[in-house]
Amino acid sequence: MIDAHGRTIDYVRISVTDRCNLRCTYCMAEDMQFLPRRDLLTLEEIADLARHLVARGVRRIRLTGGEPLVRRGFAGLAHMLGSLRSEGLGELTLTTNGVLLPGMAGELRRAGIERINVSMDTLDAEKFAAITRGGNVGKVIAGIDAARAAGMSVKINMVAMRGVNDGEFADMARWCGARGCDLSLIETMPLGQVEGDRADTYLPLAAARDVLERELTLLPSLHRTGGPSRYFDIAETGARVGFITPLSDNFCASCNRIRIAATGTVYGCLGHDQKVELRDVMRTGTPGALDEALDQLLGGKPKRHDFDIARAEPATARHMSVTGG
Ligand SMILES: Nc1nc2c(ncn2[C@@H]2O[C@H](COP(=O)(O)OP(=O)(O)OP(=O)(O)O)[C@@H](O)[C@H]2O)c(=O)[nH]1
Ligand SMILES: C[S@@+](CC[C@H](N)C(=O)[O-])C[C@H]1O[C@@H](n2cnc3c(N)ncnc32)[C@H](O)[C@@H]1O
Ligand code: SF4
Ligand code: SF4
Repeated sequence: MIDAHGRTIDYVRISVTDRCNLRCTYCMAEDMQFLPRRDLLTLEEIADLARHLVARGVRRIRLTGGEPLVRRGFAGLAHMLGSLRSEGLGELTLTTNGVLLPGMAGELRRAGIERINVSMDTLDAEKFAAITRGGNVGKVIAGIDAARAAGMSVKINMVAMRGVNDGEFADMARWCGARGCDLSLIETMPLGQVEGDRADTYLPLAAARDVLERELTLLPSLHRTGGPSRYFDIAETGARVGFITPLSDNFCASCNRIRIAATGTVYGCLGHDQKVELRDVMRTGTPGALDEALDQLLGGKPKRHDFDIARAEPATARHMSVTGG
């Protein structure tokens, strides 16, 4: 699939639910209106859509949410998607808050998920509870350990927040290194209305890199995933740190992805509302109609986001939890 700007789209992020067992302050408002279950694609429909996309050249699928592991039957979906490797899928990955991994990691690894990203913004139990509005960091750590024990590669996602976790970057990098995990630092993006002003905690990652380099040696790395992180090897730990810089160093020129919400709405860009509804097309249309809908999306895919952290209004009213990042 090629978009209107000549970019090859071979990476699809699929959100399987907008619900979550945490309420991170930068992602969700305290009170969220979740979708009624009847509006969701069934797991079989998600698998059918994924098969169609693989036939159209998609090589990477990332499962996300909300919290993907709270969707009933998730492991079964992972098995259905894992089997698409024989049809050309290169990689099936997962982004999760990790809380439910202890009971599921082994099954997910058997389904073919070899690499996961687990979100953990701090190692401090009190701070974690505050950021997630009630989460228990011990459960996340148990989830990370379960994933490592099941043989998965784990990368930790840490949203960098000034005045919140900016004193912990080096400690987190060392903690990750000791567990054989990479780390991605992420700039806060203005999506969806939340309590408080994201501009107050926004931290451009050049500042985070400076802080890290006071204690650790960062060596430029050629390592790349399908995602936007730019990596450095950390000489002292043997693991990597990546920087995801949508605001301070835009990476849209190399965009390779689209995202599907749990309802079957497909979005051309994380930062825009441009979308096409696939659910009814799948239920009542022909495969040709599905291709037409996808082509319409690709034809209108925005060139780039226009996030502006200083603006009071977010770039879109849609919360990050609708598309899963
Ligand atoms: N602006 C923007 N941010 C993205 C995009 N893809 C992922 N992100 C952000 O990157 C952060 C990490 O997302 P993950 O779900 O862990 O995925 P990833 O880091 O791209 O995944 P890999 O590189 O495959 O490990 C989240 O905050 C996402 O919102 C994108 O296309 N545009
Ligand atoms: C929306 S979550 C969905 C998957 C899962 N619940 C998790 O937290 O990993 C995906 C990623 O988006 C990140 N995220 C959420 N809101 C964000 C925001 N406003 N800006 C930047 N990243 C955000 C999270 O930290 C997480 O790493
Ligand atoms: S970032 Fe993930 S864990 Fe946190 S509220 Fe959003 S969906 Fe839930
Ligand atoms: S912000 Fe939009 S155009 Fe830019 S990389 Fe993300 S999805 Fe692609």
